[in-house]
Amino acid sequence: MSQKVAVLGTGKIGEALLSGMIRAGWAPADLLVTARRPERAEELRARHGVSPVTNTEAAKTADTLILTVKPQDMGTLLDELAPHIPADRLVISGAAGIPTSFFEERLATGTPVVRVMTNTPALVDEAMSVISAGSHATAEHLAHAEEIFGAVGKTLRVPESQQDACTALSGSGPAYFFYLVEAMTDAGILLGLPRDKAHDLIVQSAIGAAVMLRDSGEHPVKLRENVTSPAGTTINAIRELENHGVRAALIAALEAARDRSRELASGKKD
Ligand SMILES: NC(=O)C1=CN([C@@H]2O[C@H](COP(=O)(O)OP(=O)(O)OC[C@H]3O[C@@H](n4cnc5c(N)ncnc54)[C@H](OP(=O)(O)O)[C@@H]3O)[C@@H](O)[C@H]2O)C=CC1
Ligand SMILES: O=C(O)[C@@H]1CCC=N1
Repeated sequence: MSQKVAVLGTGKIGEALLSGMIRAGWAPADLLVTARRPERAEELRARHGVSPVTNTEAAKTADTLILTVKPQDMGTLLDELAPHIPADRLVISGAAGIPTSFFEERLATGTPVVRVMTNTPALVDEAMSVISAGSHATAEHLAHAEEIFGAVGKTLRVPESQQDACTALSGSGPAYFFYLVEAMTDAGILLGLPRDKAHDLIVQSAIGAAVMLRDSGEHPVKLRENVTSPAGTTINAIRELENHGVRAALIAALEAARDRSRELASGKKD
């Protein structure tokens, strides 16, 4: 018998995961989706050939439920789902901040819960998904979560105590790189290049640097030193980055993201 997987609250992350699972060979007939708005449900059916169902129907019929609503909407969704999810079903949360204990307190006793923090490169099968077990999740449940999220990129198991830090690093991580590209493209314009050329130069440099970071086996410091010629151009740029406290700003930025993830756990909405 086929295993049914439901994605509940299929927005940006839910759809990225869904599309990756289909690319990886999951049959659309085994995938259920839920959405808050009927037009969104129809959009998902048209794009992916999956069946939109109600949250209650998904709770009753899916073997694995993946909850991808915003952290602020999770309590309401769980209130609706909890009476209908049998305790032998796997519940996976994709939400920032919310601990597995939040789910365990609201679901039938013994329900296995796995917490996953993925990121938007799931859209191109280059996600980084960080996976932690709740107190009733077994090795088999973790392996199942890895199989699902492995469809859209890499997975890594961490203790749940590290999830907020991972959210700051890889969950939000792509945004920092997009921000850097945007800022560097602006710099290109200041230096007199047309926007499209500046964009292409920066994006290809980012791709080249990312592949080197992944494949060369070299430390990032060594890779940067290799670009930085004595009395050359790069060291002048690095001096300005240091003068403007960019390293300290990045450390503070990620600390702030980690802190916000912790706040979301405590139910703080704004
Ligand atoms: N965006 C990112 O980069 C990442 C996000 N996450 C996490 O993923 C989760 C989703 O984020 P994201 O995809 O960006 O957000 P989206 O707002 O795009 O997706 C959430 C979806 O849930 C729907 N929804 C809300 N309540 C219900 C409900 N009761 N029943 C059915 N559907 C519902 C929303 O409907 P409507 O369209 O009507 O609002 C929306 O489509 C968050 O918890 C976030 O922390 C994790 C990693 C990265
Ligand atoms: O900004 C957010 O809260 C979500 C979680 C990680 C990335 N985006």
